[in-house]
Amino acid sequence: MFIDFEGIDGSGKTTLSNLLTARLKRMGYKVTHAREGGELQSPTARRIRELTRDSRLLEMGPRAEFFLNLARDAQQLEEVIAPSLKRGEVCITDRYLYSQLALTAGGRGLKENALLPACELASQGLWPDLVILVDVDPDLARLRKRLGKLQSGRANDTDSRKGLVGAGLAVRVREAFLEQARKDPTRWIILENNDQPLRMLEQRLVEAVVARLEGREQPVQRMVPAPAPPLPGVPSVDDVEERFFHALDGLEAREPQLAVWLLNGIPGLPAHQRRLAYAERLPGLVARSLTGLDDDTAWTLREVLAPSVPVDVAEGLGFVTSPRSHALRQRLYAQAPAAVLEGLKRQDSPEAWALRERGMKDGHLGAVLLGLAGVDGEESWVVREAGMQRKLYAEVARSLGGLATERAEALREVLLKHDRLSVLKSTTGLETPLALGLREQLEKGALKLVLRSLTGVDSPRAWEMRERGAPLTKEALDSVDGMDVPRAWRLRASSARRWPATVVSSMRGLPLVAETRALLERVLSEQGGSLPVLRNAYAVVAQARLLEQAARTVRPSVETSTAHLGRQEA
Ligand SMILES: Nc1ncnc2c1ncn2[C@@H]1O[C@H](COP(=O)(O)OP(=O)(O)OP(=O)(O)O)[C@@H](O)[C@H]1O
Ligand SMILES: Cc1cn([C@H]2C[C@H](O)[C@@H](COP(=O)(O)O)O2)c(=O)[nH]c1=O
Repeated sequence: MFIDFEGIDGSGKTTLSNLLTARLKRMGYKVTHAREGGELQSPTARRIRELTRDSRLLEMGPRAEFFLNLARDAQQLEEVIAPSLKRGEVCITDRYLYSQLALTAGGRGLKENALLPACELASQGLWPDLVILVDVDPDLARLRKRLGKLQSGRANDTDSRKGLVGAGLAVRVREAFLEQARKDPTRWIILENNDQPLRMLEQRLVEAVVARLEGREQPVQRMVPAPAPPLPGVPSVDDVEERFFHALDGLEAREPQLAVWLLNGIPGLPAHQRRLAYAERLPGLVARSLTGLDDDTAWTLREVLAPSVPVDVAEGLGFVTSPRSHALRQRLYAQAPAAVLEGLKRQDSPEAWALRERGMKDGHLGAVLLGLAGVDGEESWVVREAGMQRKLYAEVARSLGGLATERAEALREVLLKHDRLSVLKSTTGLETPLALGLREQLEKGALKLVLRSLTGVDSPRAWEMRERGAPLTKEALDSVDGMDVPRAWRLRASSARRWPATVVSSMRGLPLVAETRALLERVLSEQGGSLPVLRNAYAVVAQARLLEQAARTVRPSVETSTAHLGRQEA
């Protein structure tokens, strides 16, 4: 029997297909998993996969990509799947030709009918007996995937071609999978993976598969787990705090790591109470969740956690620049030099330079460069020169972040041939001639980065690009973070249905005036059942409350940064 797992990235295919394999083997079945532990068994298929993921190959068109993906599946079929089925085993795959149809038709927009004959050729007539579609909210899948990367030490992995397209691709691919399942209900089972513990899903899956293996009828196509009951009524700004923490506490029982991850950067007592409850069990995640917070409780927690998880504490400092942060960075340097040095962005103070000099002496030139973004003094150019001599092109490019000077532009020109994506990232917030040209060149292949590089840019060209990108992917909305101009509000309003969680998070840092409140109310009433929406809405409200509090207590002449406001609250 041939069983294939399909679903968007981060949906849980690898986890669940491996759990199923292990269970079936324990039950005495002979099983081959063609991608055991997430690794394709055929070396040829693995090489082809590397090619399709290579972020330098951004000009690869959808047809070339399709044929490469077909080649990968055809090779897996010949080398692994067909021989296993011939031996009479259960053969399990983690993606098959359905993925290529969903990506190329649903994701890239080619006509499915034109693709089918090529799929038939690649399949040699061998199609799965059972397809398990692991279906998940794309926002949740992305969060889980990012958390998984962090926990396996891959947080700094650079994006593959797939990652550069933007989050909208997953939404379109998911729709395409659901359509395939709808058209072929006897072959496809939908396993929803939004709010159930893995143990429970594994059990449902084993039962369904064993029923098939034993030739029993499959009663339903969609295995819908019973969701936890939400609070009654429609969510609103006034009860978003209660609803968010109700949903978060429900999640804590199943996925505590994700629950702590969702507290990232959220100020206020209820969030701190949860951090304290988890500080012993998940110290690293708790430390990271303090990103950007500058209140007394945050500092106490950092002090407590610093000896056991110094890297996470350093990462969780974000770009806080208060005197307390200098003192802590100096103490953390010995155990977490790279994280400390990378956290110095935009800091040109003597304390920051003292740390950088230590970093250079200790051989951390790459990390010093990464923490040099936004710094333009003569000393910074000496460091960049050293980076060029050592061929640290990506790091030098990132060190130019936010600089629009002629000198920075000239160095970007040199770096283009080495690493154009890092150069693109360094243009965030700028509208230099080089930034404009690069955005046009990369709009097709790296839409996510192009849109993010527009963050804060308020020019007609930037708005045209965002408006073109918004129907395709949510990063168009990321780029209006904190913007309070009419075109930003129009884009938010027209995208609220497609990208609700991102529309909401783009209002972070804005005061809770009539416009903010109205849009929050609208999204909450339409999509307030989604945890990412609730989380982002609460973050907006919690931060706006801090702003209001500060406006009441801080003298008008005092600068009101959000970091500063944290202290007022405490
Ligand atoms: N129900 C769940 N509860 C807790 N964690 C989950 C659940 N489902 C998936 N995860 C976690 O989500 C992350 C992504 O899962 P997994 O790698 O299995 O997805 P995938 O579909 O194979 O992704 P990709 O196609 O990108 O490889 C993993 O860290 C996994 O542990
Ligand atoms: C480049 C690219 C690929 N995909 C699809 C194509 C394949 O079906 C899978 C490969 O994923 P895996 O990491 O090997 O499981 O993903 C895509 O969806 N988007 C892309 O840009």
